[in-house]
Amino acid sequence: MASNSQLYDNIFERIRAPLAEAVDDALSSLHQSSGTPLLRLEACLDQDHSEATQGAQKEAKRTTLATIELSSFQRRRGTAEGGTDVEQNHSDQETQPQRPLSNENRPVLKSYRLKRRKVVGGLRLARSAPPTRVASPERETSRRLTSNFRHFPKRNAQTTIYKQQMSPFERLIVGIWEQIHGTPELNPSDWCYEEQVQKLMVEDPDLSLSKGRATVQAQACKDFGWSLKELRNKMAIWRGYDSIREAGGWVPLIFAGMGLYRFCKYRLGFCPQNIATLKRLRLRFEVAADTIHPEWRLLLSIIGKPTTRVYHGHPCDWVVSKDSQPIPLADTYSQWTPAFRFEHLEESTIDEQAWGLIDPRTENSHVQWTLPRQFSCKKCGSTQSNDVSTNECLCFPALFGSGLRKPCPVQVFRTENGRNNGLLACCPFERGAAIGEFVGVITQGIRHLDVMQCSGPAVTYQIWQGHKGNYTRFINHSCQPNSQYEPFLWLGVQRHVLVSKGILAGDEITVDYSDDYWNHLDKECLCGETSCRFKTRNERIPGEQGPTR
Ligand SMILES: C[S@@+](CC[C@H](N)C(=O)[O-])C[C@H]1O[C@@H](n2cnc3c(N)ncnc32)[C@H](O)[C@@H]1O
Repeated sequence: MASNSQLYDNIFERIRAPLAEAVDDALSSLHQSSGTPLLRLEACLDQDHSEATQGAQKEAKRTTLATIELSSFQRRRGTAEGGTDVEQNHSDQETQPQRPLSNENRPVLKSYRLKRRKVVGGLRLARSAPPTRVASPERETSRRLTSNFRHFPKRNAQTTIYKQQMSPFERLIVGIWEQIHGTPELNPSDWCYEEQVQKLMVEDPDLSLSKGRATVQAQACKDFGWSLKELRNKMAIWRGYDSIREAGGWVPLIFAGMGLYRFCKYRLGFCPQNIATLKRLRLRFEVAADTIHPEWRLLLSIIGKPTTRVYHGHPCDWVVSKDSQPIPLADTYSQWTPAFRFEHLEESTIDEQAWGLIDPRTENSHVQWTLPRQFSCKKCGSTQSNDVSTNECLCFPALFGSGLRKPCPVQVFRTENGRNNGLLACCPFERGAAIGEFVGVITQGIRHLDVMQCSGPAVTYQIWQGHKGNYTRFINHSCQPNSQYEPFLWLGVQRHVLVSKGILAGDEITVDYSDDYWNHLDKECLCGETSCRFKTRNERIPGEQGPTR
């Protein structure tokens, strides 16, 4: 029913203007005293366009739709412009005497032509007059049934707006319904693509596989009522989604950005190498999704898939690797520390045994400030504040002054050359971007353990990450590092910010631990750089300082 009324609305819309013009012109050429002008609307359904049969078809299908007295139309138009619904005055038509259309009436029709969009309702077909009043010879003799033209739902001038008001999801659903009702029957059970191709190739052994496929695709388009482009787009999207899920699991489909549809539709980068990369990333995606968005798997219940979370805890509680399953962080230290535990910190904590209530990172750590203080950045000179609305310092917006901090896109991974764990970049970090802050326990007096030695604004102190800290704890040394630590004062407190020198997604994040670090260590550097400064440790003369930069 809905599609019929749409069809009628469309037909009505298309004939409105030409009809108005034709009537207008005809009335202009009519003599004043020619009596009551009647407008008879006829239509014919032409099933066959061939010239030979056209005349006959028209005769056979001709239908009288309505007969309209134009004098009554003129009378009702006046009312409509006065603001009353035209249809409400329909009863007048039968009681009032019919008047010939005078010249003074005609400009109203002209004005319709010029301003037809403004006139409410425009030229409407009047409810057809009772057959006794305006006799149609054909109707009397032929007794043909006609469709109930009078009871069309009125055309809604807002049809297009209604469409625009639909949400994308509503449009998707309506589109699906339209397709279901609009396309010819799909019977894939009788239609097996590869079978059809094989059949064709058996019939014609000279036919190449690609030609066979093209022929079957063309046939499919005909059967299913799609254009070749439509079919190819659909095939690409189906195949694309399927390949991504098969290689990368559900996470890429659920967390994919807007590019997924385009990626599948245009088959951007669907090569075996990329599919292999997706396969390798599968479990890494799951670790991140499970630990950052613990509820994500519940979405899978919609499609009846298991929803049990696999990876619990903090994102850095799991060590990922290229070819094997993620392993719990603690297991990767058990050979040195059997009950290894690592506490993940957002902010450094002060070791009170070492510093009491003093924060050695501040300028005047022993001064008790009672009044609120204003801080300006030593790098850019702008006002610093934790309040987003008043902060002006944008030196490291991902870490300071921007309000909400997002989880850093990094993962702890298992190195393959004996350095135990390392830190991987999941996304690129452009040169100058902050990766994170070196967070740990603010202490002093640590010896023989990996520790950051800091020169604060007033005193020296140490930051130790052995059992407490953040992801920077897992960053290895390289003699050609792709990041470096920079001291930065935020609200008068010294921080050590890890700044990228330009890092690609998938790169290991490295820093230079400094010559001082290596010179006090009897260890070989395994950074693997050709310019490595500390790889031949045992050839060095005892007491000699390592090469300096
Ligand atoms: C701050 S931790 C870095 C994370 C460490 N790989 C882990 O698994 O915990 C520093 C330790 O990593 C190892 N390391 C880091 N960089 C190295 C390198 N270039 N060569 C050899 N060992 C390295 C050393 O054992 C060093 O004591």
